[in-house]
Amino acid sequence: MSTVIKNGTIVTADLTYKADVLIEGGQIIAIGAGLSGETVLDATGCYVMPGGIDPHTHLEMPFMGTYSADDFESGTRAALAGGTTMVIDFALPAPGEGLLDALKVWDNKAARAHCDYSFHMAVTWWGEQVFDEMQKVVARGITSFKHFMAYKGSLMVNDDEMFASFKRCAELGAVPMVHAENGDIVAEMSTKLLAEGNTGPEGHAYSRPSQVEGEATNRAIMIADMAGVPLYVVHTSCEEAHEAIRRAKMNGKRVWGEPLIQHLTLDESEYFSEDWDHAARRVMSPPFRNKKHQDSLWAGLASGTLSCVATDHCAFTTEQKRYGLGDFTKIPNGTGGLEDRLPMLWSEGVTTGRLTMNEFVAVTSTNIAKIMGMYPKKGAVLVGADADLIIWDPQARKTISAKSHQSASDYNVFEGKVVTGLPRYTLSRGLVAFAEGKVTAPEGHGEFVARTPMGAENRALSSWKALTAPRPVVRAGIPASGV
Ligand SMILES: NC(=O)NCCC(=O)O
Ligand SMILES: [Zn+2]
Ligand SMILES: [Zn+2]
Repeated sequence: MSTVIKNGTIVTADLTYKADVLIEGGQIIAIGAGLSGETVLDATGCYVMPGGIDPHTHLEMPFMGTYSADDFESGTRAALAGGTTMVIDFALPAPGEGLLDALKVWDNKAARAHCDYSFHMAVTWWGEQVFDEMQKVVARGITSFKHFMAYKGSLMVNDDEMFASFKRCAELGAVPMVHAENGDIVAEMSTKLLAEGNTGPEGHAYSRPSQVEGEATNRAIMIADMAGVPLYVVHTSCEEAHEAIRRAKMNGKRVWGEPLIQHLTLDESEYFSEDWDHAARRVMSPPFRNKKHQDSLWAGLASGTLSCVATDHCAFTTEQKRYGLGDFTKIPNGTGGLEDRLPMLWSEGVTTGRLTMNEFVAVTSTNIAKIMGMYPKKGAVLVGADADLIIWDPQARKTISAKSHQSASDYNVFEGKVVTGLPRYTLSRGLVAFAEGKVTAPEGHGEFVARTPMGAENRALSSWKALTAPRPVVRAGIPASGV
């Protein structure tokens, strides 16, 4: 059964051109003029782009005494409705739990996915078992390991643990990732703020100033450099963190920064709302920032010093957020965005001229597929690539609302935003997965995507490390052993 997309303009990370796309067996089999197939999808007036890849989601995540409200069913349904055809979720072992045991739990959860998925593995503690199992995790095609530098007392790892894990990543060709906030300082500031009567959601923002993120980002970059491994920094939200990434890149380090659509488009004023629910619903880490930081993130995307746009989709209901009434440290951290990432980025990025269409594709799909070891299977419009595609109508408009969204959450942090640019069709491995406002891919359609370990970047770094490794100076008449 073949499908042809006709009359559209293909937009990739580097090219824009008119051509038809022919799909069979879930893959693109031809690109060119005058193609025909059994099913015809009309893309008149539309752009044909690689489906979005969200590299950062937390679906059905156990966190802060509860579970995030969207599971793989509702979360991936939301993804497809917004033009995202793949998510990478975080498998999260409880401290002391084995990585492979955690993976079994995530395999079960993900069986309900409507779209393709992969996992990152979180390193929440350190020991021989973790060291050994990291290899088995990589052999399963999970080639990235996340480290929380915050959430002291639960998920946080210390520098020595991070250094050990980064070195292991270097050996395995895996990408270490960090949630970069100084967890010790956040904990101390939170205690002080609570003692001074700052108990509301705004206390969350006060407890996590941009300095805690800038410091941790720089520390993680230096630790990665000493371990001889690239680094992926999740939810980069501020100029200080961006500056550290920029500087590292200018010094030849391979570091990637990932702003979230929330940080790009929503600001800290949300926390000062007199409506407690409104403010608490927006509590996430790092918190929303001011315009100076937002401008820095946009500039980073345009200039290439920041590489990917994600959501960190970790939705909670209002009822869950109310666990933190009277104590902001108990408000579950996280916001949603899976359905809204692409329309919001298009509206506030492409239609405003901050990003080109090609940059849009790069930061929502292609760069992510490359960094995460699955290009060109994903993130490409090329013969042989999976037909994960969006037929994007740049004129289509809607007002974002919790009344019509797919998420299980009872609110939407983008409520009331008018977006221009929406998918007319979303295709997942050739299947029409979203059309005419409805998700049509069945539950369980999603498949696990095994990823390959880092090739070029890790090899380049290890060659450079070997070349510049400490070695004794050979001196005539002085034995190397010192005897
Ligand atoms: N970001 C956030 O507040 N919640 C999800 C967990 C994390 O990524 O830190
Ligand atoms: Zn995080
Ligand atoms: Zn996260």
